[in-house]
Amino acid sequence: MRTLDDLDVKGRRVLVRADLNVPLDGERITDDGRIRASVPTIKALLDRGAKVVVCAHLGRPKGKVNPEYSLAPVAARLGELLGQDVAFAADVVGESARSTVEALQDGQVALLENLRYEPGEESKDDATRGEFAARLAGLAELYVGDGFGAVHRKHASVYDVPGLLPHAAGGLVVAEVEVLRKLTESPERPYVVVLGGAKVSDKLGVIANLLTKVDRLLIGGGMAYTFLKAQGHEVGRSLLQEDQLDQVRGFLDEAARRGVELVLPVDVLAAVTFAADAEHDVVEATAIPADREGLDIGPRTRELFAAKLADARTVFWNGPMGVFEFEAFSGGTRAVAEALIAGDAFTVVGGGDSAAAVRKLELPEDGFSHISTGGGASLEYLEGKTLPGLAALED
Ligand SMILES: Nc1ncnc2c1ncn2[C@@H]1O[C@H](COP(=O)(O)OP(=O)(O)OP(=O)(O)O)[C@@H](O)[C@H]1O
Ligand SMILES: O=C(O)[C@H](O)COP(=O)(O)O
Repeated sequence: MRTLDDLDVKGRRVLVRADLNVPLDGERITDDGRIRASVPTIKALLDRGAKVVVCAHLGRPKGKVNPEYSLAPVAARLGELLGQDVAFAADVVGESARSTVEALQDGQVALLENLRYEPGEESKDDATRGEFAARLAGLAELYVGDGFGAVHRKHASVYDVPGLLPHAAGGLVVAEVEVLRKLTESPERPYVVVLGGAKVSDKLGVIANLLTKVDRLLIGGGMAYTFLKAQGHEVGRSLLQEDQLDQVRGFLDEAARRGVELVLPVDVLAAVTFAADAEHDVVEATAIPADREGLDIGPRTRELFAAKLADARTVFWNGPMGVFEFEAFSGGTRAVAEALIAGDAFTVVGGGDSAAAVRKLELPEDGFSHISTGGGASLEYLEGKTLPGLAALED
């Protein structure tokens, strides 16, 4: 992959695809980790006299304008971190984007509105995506791919635009790939992957492949309930991917056949409702009451997971063990993080919310070997897949 050093950016308009998908509480950014991680590349381009046009997505507005997902608060925070104004375009490729970009002087930066307001960004139809990509590419002369967290998406801004403009990988993408490559080459064993979080349907798919690579797979968070249900247990109103139960039964069989230890929760915190102050009890993972939802792993599971991490030499962790945003349901996530910090394995934590959890729980970031900005992206990289956003940056 070409890097920033291979591009002559002075006086030129450079489109930077960043991952600025940060957690928000209304308009308040609750963790700015991904914005901070994007700053060095943007700053390097500005210092070299480029006119920088940043584009990114926020959440999943599904091709429609929805003010809840506006990047405006992100523009303000990016400006604070850069120490200079960030011009914010009120649309993605419309009149506002064009005039904002045209007004840029060398060393100035603009942020476009949420890419996912445009149906072309995520379209499965190549022509529709290509048409939007051409409009986006028309705003700039060069392209820099730096949104590591989104490189697994075959989206216009990630996959198609680099085909239309001279391009390079940004420093964040280069650094992330370098660390993750270590995990794919010859990980020291035992190699343990811990999976949790809420993007269950997305991430169940990676398990088939991971079973061929790891020694142990610990499953917590919203991911666990589809496994418990597949084993025939009641999971009440917990997060569940009904349509993937057969696939999950296949994973359970495959793990047994391969001798991969697949470790599931033995107890959970079952709440009456999804709320910070929800009434809840510790229940057996095999007997969640029908009117309850599991919002965290229970105390025996915390101990079990810590024991299964104690002798690990390599660990990749994606996805919180519970709804860590609510104090009462953050214990499982804290326990896994503390077990990783206590051990001496090579530890990589990946994902927007997983990294945010480490910071929210005030755990030392240097307790981990690497904190990646990509969750789904890292997992798919570890599977050994060709990721669209990386393939597009190769020559
Ligand atoms: N039992 C659960 N029920 C519902 N939500 C859960 C549960 N456990 C964890 N979560 C939620 O999972 C979310 C994070 O999941 P997600 O899969 O997005 O992880 P991530 O680290 O952000 O990875 P990525 O970068 O791929 O998005 C958190 O907001 C957390 O509240
Ligand atoms: O949060 C992430 O993992 C990335 O920003 C990608 O978001 P997505 O899962 O909505 O494509």
